[in-house]
Amino acid sequence: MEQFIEIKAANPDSLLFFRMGDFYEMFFEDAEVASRALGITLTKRGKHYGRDIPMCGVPLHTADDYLQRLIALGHRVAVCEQVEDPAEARKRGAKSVVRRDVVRLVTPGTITEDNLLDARRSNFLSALARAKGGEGGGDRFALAWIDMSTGAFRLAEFDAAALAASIARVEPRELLVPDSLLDEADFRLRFREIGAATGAAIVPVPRAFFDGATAGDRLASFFGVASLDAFGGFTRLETTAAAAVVAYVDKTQLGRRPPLDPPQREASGAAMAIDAATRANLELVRTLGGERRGSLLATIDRTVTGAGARLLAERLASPLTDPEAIRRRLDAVELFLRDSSLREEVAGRLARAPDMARALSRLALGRGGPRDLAAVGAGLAAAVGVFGRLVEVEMPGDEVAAAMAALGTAPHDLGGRLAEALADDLPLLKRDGGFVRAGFRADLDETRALRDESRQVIASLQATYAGLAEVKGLKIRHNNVLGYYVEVGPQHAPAMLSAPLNATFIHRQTMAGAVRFSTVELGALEGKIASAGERATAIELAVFDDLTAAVIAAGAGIKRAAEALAALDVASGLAALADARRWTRPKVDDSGAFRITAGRHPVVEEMLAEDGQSFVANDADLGAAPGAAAASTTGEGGRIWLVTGPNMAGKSTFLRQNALIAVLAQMGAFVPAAAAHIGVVDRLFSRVGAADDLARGRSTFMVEMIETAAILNQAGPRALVILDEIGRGTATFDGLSIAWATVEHLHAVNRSRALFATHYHELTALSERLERVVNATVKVKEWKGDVVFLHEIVPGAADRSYGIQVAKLAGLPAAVVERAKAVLTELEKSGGHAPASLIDDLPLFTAARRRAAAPAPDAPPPPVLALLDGLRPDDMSPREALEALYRLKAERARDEG
Ligand SMILES: Nc1ncnc2c1ncn2[C@@H]1O[C@H](COP(=O)(O)OP(=O)(O)OP(=O)(O)O)[C@@H](O)[C@H]1O
Repeated sequence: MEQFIEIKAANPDSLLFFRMGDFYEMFFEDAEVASRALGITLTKRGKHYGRDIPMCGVPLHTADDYLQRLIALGHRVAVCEQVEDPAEARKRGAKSVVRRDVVRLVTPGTITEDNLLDARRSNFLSALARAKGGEGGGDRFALAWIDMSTGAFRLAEFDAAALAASIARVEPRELLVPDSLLDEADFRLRFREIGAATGAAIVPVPRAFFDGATAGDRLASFFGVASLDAFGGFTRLETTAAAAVVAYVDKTQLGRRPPLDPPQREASGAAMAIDAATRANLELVRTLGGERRGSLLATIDRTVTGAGARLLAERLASPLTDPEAIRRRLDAVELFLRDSSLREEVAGRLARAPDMARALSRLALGRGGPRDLAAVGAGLAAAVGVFGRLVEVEMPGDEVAAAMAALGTAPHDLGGRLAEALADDLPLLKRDGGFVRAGFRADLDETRALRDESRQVIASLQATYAGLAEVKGLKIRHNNVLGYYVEVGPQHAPAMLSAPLNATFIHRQTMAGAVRFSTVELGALEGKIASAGERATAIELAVFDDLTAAVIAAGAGIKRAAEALAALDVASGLAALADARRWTRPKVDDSGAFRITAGRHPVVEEMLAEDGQSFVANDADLGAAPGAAAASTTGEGGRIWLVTGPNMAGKSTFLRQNALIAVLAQMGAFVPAAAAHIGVVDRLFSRVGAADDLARGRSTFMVEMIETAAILNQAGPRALVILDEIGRGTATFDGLSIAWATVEHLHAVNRSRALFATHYHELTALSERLERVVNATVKVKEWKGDVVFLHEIVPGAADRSYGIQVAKLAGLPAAVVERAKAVLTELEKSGGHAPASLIDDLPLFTAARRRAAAPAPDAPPPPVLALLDGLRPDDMSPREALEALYRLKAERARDEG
C-alpha cells in the first residue's frame, strides 16, 4: 500500500493500473471510478487506517479492452508494472516488495495498439501555443500535431480568427494547452466549445512545456540534431508548440521515443479554409448526428487499407488551393481510371498489405510483437509487388512517379529477411516464443531438437518404467511443483516403495488416489528440456531484437513506402468511385470561375439510388461575367444566385452539392457532375440550418447571426459562400431586412461567389438593381391542389412557397390546413395585416363546421378504398398487380367523373 500510495501521488490525474501478478488492480477512488466505468465488481482488500480499501481488478490478457473503454470515456491511465523479478525482491529479504514503476501513461492521443485505435482514422495529439497580441495586433497561435502511431508531425501558425477552424480541421484526440490559457475565462469557454465540437480531450499542461526560450533546443535534442535548420524554418511560436508536443511524448512514454518524422510546416493558405460550423453543416467526415455513415467521407471511401482511409480523410479535411498540386492528384486518379486492370491489380495487392506505419511505431516504442515484424515484412512485399506492376506504366504522372520512387528505394532486402526469419503462425507476444521459422538459425534448430528429443525420450520412458514396475497404468506426468514424475495407483505403492524398485523410483507424494515418484533420469531430462527451452527463447528474443533493430534503422524508408502505398490506395479508390458513379475530372485553375454542369449531390444521390430513385442534376454558374478573368485580379466579383422555391423542393441539396463539388475538386477527386470548372476557392463558408445550442446558452437565431457575421467579416472574392435561409429565425420583417442587407454586403464588399436560398421572395427584386445577383428557382408542378417537386433549378423567381401544400403532405390535420389556406388568402388580400374578418372568424368554429361536413366515420368507404383494402400485394403476380393498378385508376376516374 505504501508503494501504491507513493506512485499514485506522483500520478494524481491518472487511474493507476497497478500490476499484481496476472492482474492490474486499482485501489481507493480509482477502483470506484473504474468499477463504475467498466461495470466490474468492486471488492475490498486490506485496510488503511482501519478502513476497508476498495479494490477492483482486470486480468492482464484482457487489459487492452478495459483500457480502450476507459480512454474512450476520457480517462487517462498510468500503467504500473513490476520492474524486477520477484526472486530479486526475495533476495533483499523475505518481506520485501517487488519493485514497481509506471512504465507508460495511456492517454487518448498517445495510444499505438491496434485494438485501441481506429484503423481508418488518424489519432492526433496536438499542442497549442499562444503569443499574446501586443498593441494593434491580436493573439497569434501555433498548432503542432503528431500521430504517434504513424510518426506524422505537422505545424501551422494562424491568428485568433482561425483558431477554432484550425483545430476542427485536425480533429485531435487530445489537445494540450498551457494551463495559464485556461485560467482566462474567455478561453476556458472557447476550449469547452472546441472540445465539444471535435471530441478532443483538452489537457492543461504546465507553462514549462511551452517555454519559448528553450523550445528550439528541446526539439533539436529530441531529434538528435544540432540545429533545426535542416528541417526548414519554423517560427518561434511553431517551435514552441512542437517542443510542447515532444515534451508530452517524453512524459507519457517515460523516455521511449516513437519514430516521429521531422516536423513539416503547413504554409498558411495552402489549404481551403473551412470553419468548424461549415465542416459540420456540410457533413464532410461525419453527419450532424455524429455518424460516419451518410457523410461525404463514407460515400467516397473506396480505399482498401487503413492507411489509405486515413489519408483520404485527411485530404478531405484540407482541400488544397494550389491548382498545380491538385492537378498532380487528379492525374493519378485519371491514370487509375483509364487503366482498370492496373487499378484492380494494385488494389488487390494493397488489400493484402498490413498497416506498416503503425507496426513500425509499436516496434520503435518497444511495444511491438512478432506480428508487427511480420506486418512490416508483408508491407514491404506488397511494396515490391506494386512497384513491379507500376514500372509497366508508360506515363505515370508526378504523383504516381513519386510513389514509385519511394517504393523502388524501400528496404526490400529487409522484407525478404523478415519473411525468411518469421514462422507462418505467429504468437501475439514475443515471450511466448515459437515465432522464428525452422531452418533460420542452426543453433535454434539444435536446441529445439534437443528439447523435443528429450520430450520424446520421456514419452518412451513411460513404456520402459511400466515394464520395469509391471504396472500397466503407470503414467509420466508434469506439474510445476514436481516437474516430471511417475504416477501409479495406491495399490502399487508397496511394491514400488521396496527393493528393488525403490532403487529407481524415489517417493515424492502420496495422495488419496495416486502415488508419485521421481527418477534420476527424469530429473536430468527435465533439466535438459528446461535449459534447452530457455536457450531457445533467448535465441528467439535475440533474433527479435536484431530484426526490430533492422526495422527501426530502415524506418524512414519503410515509412516512405507506407505513405506511397496509402497515396496509391487513395488514387485508385477515387478512380474506382469515379468509374462506378460516372464522375468527371474537374478543371481547377486560378480563374474566378465556378461553372458546374449537371452537378449532383453525392450523398443524396447515393441514398436515392438505394431506393431506386434518380437524382435530378443541376447546373450552377457563379463565376464573374462569362469569360471574365480572375475575380481577384480584375476586381470583378462572383455572382450571387438567389434561390427561391417551395419547401422540400431541393434548395438545400442544391446549395450543398455545389460546396461539396468544390471540396472534392480541390482535394484532388473527381466530381459528381458532367463538367466542372472551378477557380480555386480559398475559403468555404456555409450557414445551413443551425440547430439550437442551448448548452451554450444560444438560441437558433443567435447561432445563425454569429455564423453570418463570421462570413461577412471574412469572405473575400475567392471565397464560396452558401447561405440557407438567413433570418428565418426572427420576425418576418427583421429577417427580411437582415437577409436584404446581407446580400447587398456580399455583393458590394465581399464580392464572393455565393448561393443564397430564401423564402423571402421580396429579395428577388435585388437582381434588378445589383448586376451580379441572379435569380434561380426550383421548378414545381401543381396538380389538383398538391405540389409535385421536379427538383430542377431554372432561372427566375418562385411565385410562392407552397408551404401549406408541404404541410399537408406532412400530415397536418385537414382542419389546420384548411384554416391556414383561409388565413393566407385573407393576409394576401390585406397586404400582410391581419384583417378584422380573420379575428372574428374564430378557427374553432370553422374547424367545428368542417368536422360536421366531414363524412361520418361509419359511412361506407369510397370504392377506390374498398378496392385497395382488398389487395394482397404478397399474393399477387406482377401481371395481377398491373391489372389491379389499372382497375384502381379506372375507379378513381369514375369517382372524379
Ligand atoms: N436534385 C434532386 N433530385 C432528386 N431529389 C432531390 C433533389 N434535390 C432534393 N431532392 C429530394 O428532396 C428532399 C428535400 O430537399 P431539400 O432539403 O434540399 O429541400 P429544401 O428546398 O431545402 O427544403 P426546405 O426549404 O424545407 O429546407 C431531399 O431530401 C431529396 O430527397
